[in-house]
Amino acid sequence: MSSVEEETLQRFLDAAARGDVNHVTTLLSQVPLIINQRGTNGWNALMMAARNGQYDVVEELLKHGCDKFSVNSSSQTAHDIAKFWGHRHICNLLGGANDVCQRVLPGVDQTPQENYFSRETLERLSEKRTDKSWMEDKERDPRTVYLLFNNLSPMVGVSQRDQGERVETKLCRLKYEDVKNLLNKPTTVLIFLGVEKRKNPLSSSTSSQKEGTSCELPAWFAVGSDEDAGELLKCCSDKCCFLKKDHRELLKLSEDDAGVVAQARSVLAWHSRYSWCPTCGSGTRVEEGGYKRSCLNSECRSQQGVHNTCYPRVDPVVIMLVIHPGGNQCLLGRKKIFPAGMFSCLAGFVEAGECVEEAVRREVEEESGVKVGPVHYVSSQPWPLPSSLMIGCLAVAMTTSITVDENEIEDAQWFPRQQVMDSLLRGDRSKLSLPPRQTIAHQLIKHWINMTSNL
Ligand SMILES: NC(=O)C1=CN([C@@H]2O[C@H](COP(=O)(O)OP(=O)(O)OC[C@H]3O[C@@H](n4cnc5c(N)ncnc54)[C@H](OP(=O)(O)O)[C@@H]3O)[C@@H](O)[C@H]2O)C=CC1
Ligand SMILES: [Mg+2]
Ligand SMILES: [Mg+2]
Ligand SMILES: [Mg+2]
Ligand SMILES: [Zn+2]
Repeated sequence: MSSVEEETLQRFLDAAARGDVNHVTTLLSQVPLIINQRGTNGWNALMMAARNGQYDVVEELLKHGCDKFSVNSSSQTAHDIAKFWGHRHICNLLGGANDVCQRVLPGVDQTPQENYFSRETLERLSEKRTDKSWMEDKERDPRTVYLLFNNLSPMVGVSQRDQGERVETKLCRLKYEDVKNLLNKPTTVLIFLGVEKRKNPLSSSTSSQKEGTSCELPAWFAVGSDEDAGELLKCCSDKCCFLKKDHRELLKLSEDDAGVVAQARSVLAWHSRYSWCPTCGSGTRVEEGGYKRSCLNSECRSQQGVHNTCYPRVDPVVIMLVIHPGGNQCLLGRKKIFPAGMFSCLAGFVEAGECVEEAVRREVEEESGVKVGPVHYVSSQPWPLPSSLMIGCLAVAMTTSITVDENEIEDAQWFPRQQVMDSLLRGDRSKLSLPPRQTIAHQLIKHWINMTSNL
């Protein structure tokens, strides 16, 4: 950035902070790209306005389409900042809470909570999965996007951004011509992911007719192959590779790409584990755009009644931040495999015939010996490793003494709120380090800190 550009950005951020709407609008008309740019402290104009309670500026920036999910170096959105500093009217504006929601669900926190892997950029169009001729047309359509996976790792291109400062991992978008030979191979699995979402989902039926129906929008497919990675890379002419197996690599994708990968990887992982019928052991046939495997044995019990083994499986996992009865400490644990100094929320698989609240109470008691009372659901996160659905909760402890189950975790401790805040907001990891912002564990901890900020 040149010094003139830097100076303009600084003037823009200052105007946002002091509530000078006219100056903000003028600079936006001269340099539209400035809207999401961040200053040396990592804050953009929306964050500056949110910090200083500048309602009109926030409204103006939203009108110009600023990115309200952008985060500063402490992983705070403008909404988090407004909430922390007690500007409730700005929280409502950023949260998009409208009168209808307030009236229908009074008292419910309307904060939009978007977790990594949760963004839906495609419309799944599940009703089209059984329409064979539509599906075949889409497969051959030159506008169709194919994502290639080798042993569950997506093919990505690595591009330099921000004058070489930041490296972005981006999914390779292939065309029919690139993958058509691969599609003919018997071991290839093809999954229909959906079609691109209409630009304006709320447009009236007349204008949507002008835009065409959803069925005409470009389709996306995932292609799974376990063939030699080097051979598969030849499908793409750009510089690309398959992501390394380490799950942290998946956290480097953009929010949009992560959402698509969550869907594709989970379904592909199911195919790789369910090649044979789990009921009778016969071979299976892939149907419904990759969303069903039917048994080839006509006598098989899976042909009658409800048989969930034919559809991709999802494992529910509860993940909870347990709060001390005093209200000012939370319970965090660490597994042996965590990096040194890192603690996270306790978590565990929901067992058969168990509700979410009981799963929270059982897992907390098993792993830490702490007894839990009330449990409150906060938000959820698809976790495609291989196919969990993380159900995020806050829970109130009824007892405080800790007995660690050493088979599952290495340590569990009560952490004072101030220490958690120092790590989360000030980046002080000397006493405690927390999981990255892409995990729902991080988001639950942040949620608690925001809830209990002294407003
Ligand atoms: N996004 C996030 O923020 C976080 C995500 N997670 C994810 O949540 C998941 C569960 O957390 P974790 O604490 O390990 O769970 P648990 O505390 O339930 O312990 C896991 C162990 O339970 C056994 N188990 C019971 N049911 C199942 C099942 N349906 N599938 C697999 N294993 C089962 C396995 O034992 P055995 O191997 O001996 O058979 C497994 O090693 C993990 O996959 C983890 O990646 C966890 C924390 C944070
Ligand atoms: Mg457990
Ligand atoms: Mg556990
Ligand atoms: Mg368990
Ligand atoms: Zn069968």
